[in-house]
Amino acid sequence: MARIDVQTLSIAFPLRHADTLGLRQRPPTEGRLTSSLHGSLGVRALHDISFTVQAGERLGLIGSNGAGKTTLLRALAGVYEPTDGRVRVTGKIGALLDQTLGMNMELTGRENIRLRAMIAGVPARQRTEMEQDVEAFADLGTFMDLPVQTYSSGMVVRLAFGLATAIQPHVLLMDEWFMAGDATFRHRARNRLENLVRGADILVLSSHMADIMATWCTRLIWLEEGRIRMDGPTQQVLHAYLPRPAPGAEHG
Ligand SMILES: Nc1ncnc2c1ncn2[C@@H]1O[C@H](COP(=O)(O)OP(=O)(O)OP(=O)(O)O)[C@@H](O)[C@H]1O
Repeated sequence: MARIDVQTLSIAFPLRHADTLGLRQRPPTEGRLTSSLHGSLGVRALHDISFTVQAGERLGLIGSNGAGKTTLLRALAGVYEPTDGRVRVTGKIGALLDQTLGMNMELTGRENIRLRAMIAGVPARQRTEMEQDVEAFADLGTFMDLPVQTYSSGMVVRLAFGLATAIQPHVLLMDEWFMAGDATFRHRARNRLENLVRGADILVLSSHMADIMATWCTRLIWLEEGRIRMDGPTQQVLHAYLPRPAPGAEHG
């Protein structure tokens, strides 16, 4: 059964040039700065985060720029190691985070599909099916057999999206850029994404868009400066998070 268990998670990024930036003179715990990284100065991205997610839950992460949403998604995906605390994810993870995550730019589109299928342990008899599925979705024509580094950014997005949605995960981690793109792409991607979300036991989605959160999520965690400000049902958290119109503003 899929499950996410995060306990007292903290993540800090070391600041390698703190001296040149003149940061040594400032108090080590000022704002997001921390000195906990073996005595060196760092930026605290997440601090003392604890929560669990059960199968069936659709969790949204909201918060302003720099609140820690992407860092938390990457920690769940195993891209970042905790500085403190621990992250345990049970179930096969599908990560729709960075477009090029896990893609080799020197290989062709087709080689990348085969590589992804092998890494994900797709049985040999299903690999051709997966290759055809991603090829049809990405619609790259002859570029499918050219190195990915020759692609336009839109072509990379199509291949990345096709690849990331080709294997049904138990736990789906998704950054909002997967909802972006031009109207044609969104239309083509929509069904694929909806099927993937429907098939996953757990969804964790980061977005700034309240309407997306209201549509896709059953629960929201509101992050602020790397800490949990609020955790609860979507409507309750959105009500607290969204700015209210000033009194009388609606009358002009
Ligand atoms: N690789 C890094 N090195 C140093 N600091 C980082 C790094 N990645 C993130 N940070 C810092 O960690 C904090 C959290 O960043 P994060 O990208 O997780 O926020 P976010 O909520 O996703 O923001 P946004 O909505 O702008 O994408 C920020 O203060 C950011 O500057």
